[in-house]
Amino acid sequence: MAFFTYMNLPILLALVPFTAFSSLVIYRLFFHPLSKVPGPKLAAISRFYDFYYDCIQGGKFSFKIEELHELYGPIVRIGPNEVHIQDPDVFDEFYNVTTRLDKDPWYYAFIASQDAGFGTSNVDLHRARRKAMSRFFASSAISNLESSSKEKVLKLCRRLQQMRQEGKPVNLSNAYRCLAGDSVTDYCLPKGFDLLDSVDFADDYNKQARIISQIAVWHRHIPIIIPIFMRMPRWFIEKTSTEGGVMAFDFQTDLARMAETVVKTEKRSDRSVLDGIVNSDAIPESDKTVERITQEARTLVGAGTETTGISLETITFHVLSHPDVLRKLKEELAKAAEGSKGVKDPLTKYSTVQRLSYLTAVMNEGLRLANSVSGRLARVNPRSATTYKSYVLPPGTAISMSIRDNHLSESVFPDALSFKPERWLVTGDELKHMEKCFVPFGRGGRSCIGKELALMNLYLTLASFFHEFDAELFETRRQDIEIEHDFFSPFPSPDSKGLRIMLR
Ligand code: HEM
Repeated sequence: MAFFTYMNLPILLALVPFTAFSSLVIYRLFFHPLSKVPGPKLAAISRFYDFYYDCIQGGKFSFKIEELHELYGPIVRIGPNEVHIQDPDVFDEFYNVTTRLDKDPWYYAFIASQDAGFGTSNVDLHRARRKAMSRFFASSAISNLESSSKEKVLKLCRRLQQMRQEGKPVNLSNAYRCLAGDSVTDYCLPKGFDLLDSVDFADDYNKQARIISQIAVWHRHIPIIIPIFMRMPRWFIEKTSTEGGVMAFDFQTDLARMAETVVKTEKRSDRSVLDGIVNSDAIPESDKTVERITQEARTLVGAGTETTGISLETITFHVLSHPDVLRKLKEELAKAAEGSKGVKDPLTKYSTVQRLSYLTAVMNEGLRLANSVSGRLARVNPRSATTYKSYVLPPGTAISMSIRDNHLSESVFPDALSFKPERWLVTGDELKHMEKCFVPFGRGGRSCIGKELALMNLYLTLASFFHEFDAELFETRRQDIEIEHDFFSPFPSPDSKGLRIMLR
């Protein structure tokens, strides 16, 4: 008998993981509290479903989720412990200041900055970390930044005027990212990047955003990728990686160096957001380490650059593709400039351009289509159960919604894929319903802290650009600026050369 058992030991040992795995599969499919939520069985069993679409296919899970909603309805189980809801009317129920949801730590691990304000999961810890920098992003602080924004917009215009004389096409995607990058780095870091000064509008630098974002999606599933990448010697990266990979590495190293300077400086100023965070009483000393401040730097620069760049490029593309819209916008801008006769650069005055109703409609419509945050906003309520329709989602369930779903909803925005600024020129309930579902900056306690800065940059840049220049698209199609891959930020096909224009 003992001999029989001994001979079968390897088989028995092999059976242990098999039995454990089968039990887990059976549990997740039939006994898990989410087992009644519709969705594909493979997604209910394992995160590999998500991994396949996001890593192997390259940022395609968001589109798969959209397909699943068409098949299963407004709520779908997209992971063993995660549901996705597509229902613009309930967005506010999940994303507000009172429900106190945490960010799902598994999902947000992609930024490798779970101690930055952006990446902090716990709602209370996040509140303190956000408070440490919120005074820098309040409306009053942003109005003090107006002259600095104006200076950057004028610098962009000067560069564009030179290029107009040369008669060469301009890569406006890069130019806009330089403007956005300079605005964020100048304000948040001890020293700005001065990207607008670079000869080719920092073409290589801008490419690294895509590489970092793609690596980040892998990091979510295999959370050692970014630390390994950052611990490698530079020569090794140079030998094994693309130019963009080396730039991504250098960029992260620079941010860490700046954070170290801020933390270790004895007589610190209060000029930059990073300095302000370290000076703040809202957080304990343990939150003022070089590592955590590096994470704040990384997320602030990451969150503020691509988003603003994508929004500017989307709005400009659509305006240039719609001659009627272009004409009306130019008329409104010319009238505003005429009305401020005697004022130098009148369209760089925020209070003037902010009031322009057609420009505002154009911006809303562009932000609706840009969906600069394309990833799902995954939240968890660890404290209590959540109800959606007839489903009770137990505490700890990851619940996510996507801004894209709100903005492309046909019931809220008929003919949703078309660019129609006029849809915003209505009043009453129709406008109220659109505004309720229009969430480019998210909503609630985790909404965009940089919203006011972003809006000021959008208004000033678009007003100056469209007033000053006559431009036409150069070899740019809609797919060159539109999402094909979701790496939390939207990216077009890798072949895209971005938004290119000829200036007249
Ligand atoms: C048009 C431009 C922008 C758009 C559309 C945008 C959109 C968003 C959205 C949707 C979120 C919520 C993300 C989530 O729930 O995971 C967010 C968060 C955030 N954004 Fe922005 N953003 C823009 C510009 C900026 C700028 C200029 C900054 C400034 C540095 C910034 C800094 C942040 C930060 C730090 C967070 C995290 C806030 C927190 O969790 O407390 N963003 N943004």
